[in-house]
Amino acid sequence: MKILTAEQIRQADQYTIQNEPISSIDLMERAASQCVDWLLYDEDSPLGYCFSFDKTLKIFSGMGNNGGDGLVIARLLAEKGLSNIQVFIINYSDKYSPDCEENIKRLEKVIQKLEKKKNKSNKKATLATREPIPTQQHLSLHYIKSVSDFPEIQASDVVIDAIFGSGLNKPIKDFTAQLIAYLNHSKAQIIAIDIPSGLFAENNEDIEHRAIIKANHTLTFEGYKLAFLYDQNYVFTGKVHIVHIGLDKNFMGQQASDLFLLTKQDIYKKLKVRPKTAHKGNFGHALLVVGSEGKMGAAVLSAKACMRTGVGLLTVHVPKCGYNIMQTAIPEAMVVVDKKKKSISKICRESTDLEKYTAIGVGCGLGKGEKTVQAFHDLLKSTSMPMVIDADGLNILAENLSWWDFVPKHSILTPHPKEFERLFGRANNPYLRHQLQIAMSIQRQVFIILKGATTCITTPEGKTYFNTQGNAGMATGGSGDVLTGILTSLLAQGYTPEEACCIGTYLHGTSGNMAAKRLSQEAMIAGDIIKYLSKAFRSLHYGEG
Ligand SMILES: NC(=O)C1=CN([C@@H]2O[C@H](COP(=O)(O)OP(=O)(O)OC[C@H]3O[C@@H](n4cnc5c(N)ncnc54)[C@H](OP(=O)(O)O)[C@@H]3O)[C@@H](O)[C@H]2O)[C@H](O)CC1
Ligand SMILES: [K+]
Repeated sequence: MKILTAEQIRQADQYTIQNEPISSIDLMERAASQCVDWLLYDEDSPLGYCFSFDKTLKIFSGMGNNGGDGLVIARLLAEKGLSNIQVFIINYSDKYSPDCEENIKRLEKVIQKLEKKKNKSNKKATLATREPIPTQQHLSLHYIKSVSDFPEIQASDVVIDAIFGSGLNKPIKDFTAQLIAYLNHSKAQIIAIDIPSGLFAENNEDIEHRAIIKANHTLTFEGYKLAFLYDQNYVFTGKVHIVHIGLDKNFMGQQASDLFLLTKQDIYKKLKVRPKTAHKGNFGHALLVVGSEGKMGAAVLSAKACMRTGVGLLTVHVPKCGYNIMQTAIPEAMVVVDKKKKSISKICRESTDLEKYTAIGVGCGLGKGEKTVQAFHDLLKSTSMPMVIDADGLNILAENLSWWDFVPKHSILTPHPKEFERLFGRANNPYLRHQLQIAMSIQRQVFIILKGATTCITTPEGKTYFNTQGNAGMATGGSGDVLTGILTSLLAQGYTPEEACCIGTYLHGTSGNMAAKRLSQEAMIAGDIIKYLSKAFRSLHYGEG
C-alpha cells in the first residue's frame, strides 16, 4: 500500500470534490461520520457501544477543517443521542475556514433544538408532577481564548483532539501550546482526528520541546502518514486506525510514491507456490556462518528459522565447540566445523568452496575475535553473491569501513538502531535518519532492514517498505537471529533480495504476533517465533488464523 504525503492527500481531497463530485462540506460530513462509526462501534473505542454513559466527551476544535471535523463529530453524536458532549473552540487566530464556520452554525442549531426540547419536557413535567425532571442530554459550545478558559478534565473524560490536522504549518505556540500540555497531563483518553495536533505529517524537528498531543488513538484519513511509521512518534499517535473517507481511489493509486506499507495482500502476491513435483534441489542451498563459544544459541535459532522457512538444504559453519550442539538441535542441517574450537577463523579455502550455495547468512553470535574478523573479510572478498549480514557481521563492518567495497551488491543488512548508528552515523530525528538510510542503501547498493517496532526496509533504488507486523514480545534475545535465518532461507530459494526483505520481515512479525497471542508477550521467546512460522505461512496461503 502506497504512503502518500499530506500534500498528496490534500490533492486527492480536491480531486474527489471536483470529480465525484461532492461539496467540501459534505466530504467533511462523510469523514466525521466515519469517525463517529469508529467511536461508537469499534472495540478499541473508549466510547464503544455506550450511548448514554457517565463520561463526558470533550471535543477540542481548531478553526480550520480539522476543527470542522470535530464540530461535525459532536453534532452527529448528539443526533445519535449521546449524552454529555462539550465542545471547545480554540481561538488561536481570527479566521475560521468556511466549512468550520458553517459547522459552528449547524452545531448551534442543534444546541438550540435540544434546549427547546428540554424546556418543553420540563414544562410538561412541571405541569404533571410540579417538579422538573432532569434532562438526559447535554450539548454545549464554549470558546477558549486564554488559559483561564481551560475546562477541568476528569480521568473518566474522553477527549477528542481536532485542533490541528494536516494544515499545521508551524509549531504551536502560546495558550494553544499550553492547552496541549494541559490535555497531555490529564488522565483522560485522547483520540486524535487525522493527526495528533502539533505533529507534522512528515518531518518533525525538536520534537521533545514542542507542543504535540499524546493520543491514545489516532483516527487517520485514508492512510498512514509517514511520521506515524517512526517509532519515536508512537508516543503521540498511540494506536493508529485508518478511516476511509471515500477519496478517489484511482487518483490516489496514480500518485508517485517510493514509500509503501506492507500488507498481507502484498506478501501473498509475492509468495511462490511450491510445485507438486519439486525436490529439495529446487529450494536452494543456504550457508549460515554463525556462532562462537557461549553464543551457539544464536546459531541454532538462525539455522532452525532457515529450515522452517523452506530452504532445500542448509549447511551451517560453526566453531568446533558447536558441532554437537548443532547436530543435536537441528539434525536436518549439515554442519561444517571450523579449525578453531571457540570461534570461526576460516570460512573458505577458495572462492569455489562457496559456489554450491545459493545464499549466505553471516553474523549471528559470531564474536569479533581477530581471526573471526579476518575470516569475515575473506568471506566478503570471495563472493559476489548477495548475503545477509547481521549482528557481529555489522559491527565488524562498522569498524572497517573500507571493506564496504567488498560487500556484495544487493546484500541485506539487518541493523537495530544502535548498529545502524555505528554503521552510518547519527541523525537528529527519525525523518532525517530515514533519509540517511535511503541515501546509504543507494550509495552502498544494499538493502537495509532497520529493525524496530515498525521495521523500515530501504532498497538500492531508493524505495522504502514499512512493516508494522510484530509486537513488544519480540524484543527479546534471539529474535534478530531468527530473522537472519528466515531471510537467508528466502534468498537461497530464489526470491529476490527485495522480495526476501518484504516477505521475511512480514513473516517474522506475523509469527511473532501469533506466538504472543497464544503465549503472551511476556512469556514468548525467540524460539516461539520459529514455532509459529508454520501458522504464519498458513495464514498467508490460506487465510487461516
Ligand atoms: N482530504 C482529507 O483528508 C480531508 C481532510 N479534512 C480535514 O481537514 C484537515 C486539514 O484542514 P486545514 O484547514 O487544511 O488545516 P488545519 O485544520 O490543520 O489547520 C487550520 C489552519 O491553521 C493555521 N495554522 C497552521 N499551523 C498553525 C499554528 N501552529 N498556529 C496557528 N495557526 C496555525 C493554518 O492557517 P494559516 O492561515 O495560518 O496558514 C491552517 O490552515 C485534515 O487534517 C482533516 O482533519 C476534511 O474534513 C475532510 C477531507
Ligand atoms: K488533530
